[in-house]
Amino acid sequence: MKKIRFDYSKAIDFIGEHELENMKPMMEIAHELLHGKKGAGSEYTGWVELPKMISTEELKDIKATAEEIKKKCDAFIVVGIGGSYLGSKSAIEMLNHHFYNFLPKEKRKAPQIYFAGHHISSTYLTHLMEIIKEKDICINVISKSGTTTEPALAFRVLKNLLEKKYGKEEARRRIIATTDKKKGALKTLADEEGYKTFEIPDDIGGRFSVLTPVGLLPISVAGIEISEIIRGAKDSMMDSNEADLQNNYCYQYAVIRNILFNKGKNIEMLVNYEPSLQFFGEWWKQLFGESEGKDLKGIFPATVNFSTDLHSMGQYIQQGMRSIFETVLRVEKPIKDIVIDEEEQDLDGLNYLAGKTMDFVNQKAFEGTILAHLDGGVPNLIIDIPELSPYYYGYLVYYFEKACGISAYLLGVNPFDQPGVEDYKRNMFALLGKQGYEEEREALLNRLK
Ligand SMILES: O=P(O)(O)OC[C@H]1O[C@](O)(CO)[C@@H](O)[C@@H]1O
Repeated sequence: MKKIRFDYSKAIDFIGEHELENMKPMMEIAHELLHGKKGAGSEYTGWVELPKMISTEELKDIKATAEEIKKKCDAFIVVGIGGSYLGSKSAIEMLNHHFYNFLPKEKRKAPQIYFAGHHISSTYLTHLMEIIKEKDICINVISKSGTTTEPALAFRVLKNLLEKKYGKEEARRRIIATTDKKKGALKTLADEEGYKTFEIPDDIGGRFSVLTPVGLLPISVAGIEISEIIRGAKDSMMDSNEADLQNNYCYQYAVIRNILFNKGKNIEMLVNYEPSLQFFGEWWKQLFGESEGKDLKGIFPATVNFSTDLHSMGQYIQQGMRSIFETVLRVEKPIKDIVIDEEEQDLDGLNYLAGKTMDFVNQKAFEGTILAHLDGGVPNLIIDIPELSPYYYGYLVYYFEKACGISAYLLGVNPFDQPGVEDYKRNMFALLGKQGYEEEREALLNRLK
């Protein structure tokens, strides 16, 4: 099996090998904090050993439920926000057909997959209901806290739709809840209604939960082999198990992004050349943004999709403020390729590419861009991915989770909390008139005048 590789040769003009050497003691401490469960937020480090803890029984249960769902419905709605949807969405986008929902049923061999509850748009939800109302529907409502407003609201509306369509009894057989073992409104509701439930372990936070039923059930419903994802994650875990900077690509990435940050490169752009990786970027943004952006520090994680964004953001990256570095996800072998034909008249002037493949052109765009951006003062880190498959998806997920934990400890923050997220929630509840927020409400209304 070919390995994922990390290549920092296109950043070496900005950092010296001795700087990596200098960071070794700090990296060893970060490793000890994470593995020894001695760092800030250590009660949420269950994901570190997760790939080897997942039992065959658990995988079997998830797969069996997925099979039942596949038989029962044409439309499967995943209701969740943040870590409760980005993982599954990123896997399905990366690994399935680009136009999966449009494929005929015989080709899909699985229901259409839709997402809801990841914002508060009434237009989106109405349009979604228009699309699904004639189909056979199942819902997976996912919320670790069980109290998040966005998915709770969407679920209330969709549950209503199901109950009207099927009656309460049948509706309850079509709803699966993934939530906390004991607490939260969703847990109470699920127990009361008798929904099939999957538990999210206490020691795994939302943004680290894709390898739990949170991500695995929807991914399995989409027809993707979840055992392969776990196999990839397990290998990734083994490859990043030692505090050895020489051979541990994951720690090299964590250390180098901190070296660059300390030199004023405070924006990291995760770059892809495959549109199917766009949502992987969204998942990565939450992982690093919520884990590191606190105490008035942290790299700002951004994403760009190339070559699309070379025609928009490319200008800024080349010549704007020099505060950016790029981490490029480079896929060695595309899922599909197209050979460029020769044309008799060559009116479009493309005959010089005849016989070459589209992916060849994509690779040249990658090489040309790396060199141009380097010349423009943008360090480039490259992650080489042999191909897009469930195995490498699992490998990458664990790679970034581990790098994130190490990187955040190097930065000196708690990687596993997100106190800042509460601020907007408090204001929203106060403005909505929720009980218990009366005082804040007055103050906010005055400020809005
Ligand atoms: O799964 P939950 O508890 O609904 O939370 C969803 C998302 O909201 C956040 O808690 C932020 O509010 C994320 O960390 C989390 O992934």
